[in-house]
Amino acid sequence: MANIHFAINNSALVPNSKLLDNILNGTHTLPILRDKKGFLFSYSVLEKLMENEAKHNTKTLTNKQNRSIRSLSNGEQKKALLNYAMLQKPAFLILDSPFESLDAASVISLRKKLVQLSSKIIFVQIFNRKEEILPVITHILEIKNDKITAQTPIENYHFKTQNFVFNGKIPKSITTYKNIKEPLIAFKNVNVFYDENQILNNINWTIYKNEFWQLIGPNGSGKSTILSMIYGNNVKAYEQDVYLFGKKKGTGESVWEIKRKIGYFSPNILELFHRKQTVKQMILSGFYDSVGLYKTPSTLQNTSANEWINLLNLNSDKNTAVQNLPVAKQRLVLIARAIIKHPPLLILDEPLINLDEKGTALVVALINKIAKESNTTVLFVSHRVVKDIQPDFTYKLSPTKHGSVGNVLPFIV
Ligand SMILES: Nc1ncnc2c1ncn2[C@@H]1O[C@H](COP(=O)(O)OP(=O)(O)OP(=O)(O)O)[C@@H](O)[C@H]1O
Repeated sequence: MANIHFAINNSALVPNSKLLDNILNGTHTLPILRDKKGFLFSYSVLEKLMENEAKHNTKTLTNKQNRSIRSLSNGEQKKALLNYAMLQKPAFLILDSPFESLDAASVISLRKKLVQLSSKIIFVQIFNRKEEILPVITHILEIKNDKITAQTPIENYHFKTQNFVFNGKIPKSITTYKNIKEPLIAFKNVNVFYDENQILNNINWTIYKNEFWQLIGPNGSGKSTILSMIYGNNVKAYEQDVYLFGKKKGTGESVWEIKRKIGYFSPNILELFHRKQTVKQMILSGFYDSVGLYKTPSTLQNTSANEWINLLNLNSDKNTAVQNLPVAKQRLVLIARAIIKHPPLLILDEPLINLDEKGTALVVALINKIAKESNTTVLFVSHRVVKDIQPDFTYKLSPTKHGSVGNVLPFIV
């Protein structure tokens, strides 16, 4: 007999929701899962297992392989977690955004595996976008105040489609950058190896002022490696012809000087902030590139932060801790933090991960707006094609046996 399977819209969950814990420990109103053993298939569980592996030098998830779980691609990590989960013989699996950060090929492979398992186990899938929902899902769980209030057969569930526009212009720059040399970034015949594995194969890529680029490539194709050569301290950059703001990396400018000219966003950035920051403090900290606000901002800086808050419709959240906001609003705030100084280069590393359709529409609208209305060069990085993003160019990484090759596509893919 076909199983019943459930899905929950991630946007129905409150910040710091306890719902998934409660489903696991039996504090819920779903009779079919009562007194049954569950397993949480989530990024946070994967992260904990990886930490334990690293700490105790064990191989819980990859006991048949020699490689540590950290060195595997996102797709391989999720497969390993699924195998591990099934060994625990649970009666149900909570799949918390299982396809997030996976490229198309890894999504297909994981979907197939889950569909195969669906006759043996009950799923509770947390989804962000309608197209992620597994074909075997039969009911959507309605949530109110962190509790399950109803089960709607999926054919009766009303999915909302979203479009969004921010009213008003983005606030003007109050920071000046002198003598920014072009090209902003140049990779010349760049080859990167980790041990004997070639990761990047002869990368040639030049980025100029005021361009809007999308960097796209499947899991493990080398996107993070490229970003770490630009923004981070990846030693591979010093061995290669990588030029930032007209200078060869490693010949003069310190990492700090380079970072001053770059605004950076990654979904993980919030984890660096150990103390709670209000929306306004967080946006203002972008002027100082600091993790927290330790200086008294000028009147001009205060005005600029207020203008961003206004544009993003966050007035009523101004004094709320960013950590307590829904994830889409957190993204808006962190992107505003990264752009507030109007740096020559803005790097947005996977800003759409874990967002539902409404959240995606909000963040996409903001990114397109920044690219259009500012003189900042935008580098948007994504493992999947995002249909509404409007870059001028796409740099696509395609894996081969000898590392990824790169191609410039002069159109949206
Ligand atoms: N420090 C390292 N040591 C060994 N291998 C590494 C190291 N860093 C990255 N790799 C390998 O390099 C390849 C490219 O990884 P990278 O993280 O740059 O890809 P990505 O495109 O960002 O992937 P994802 O979309 O999964 O984040 C992967 O096969 C990865 O396992």
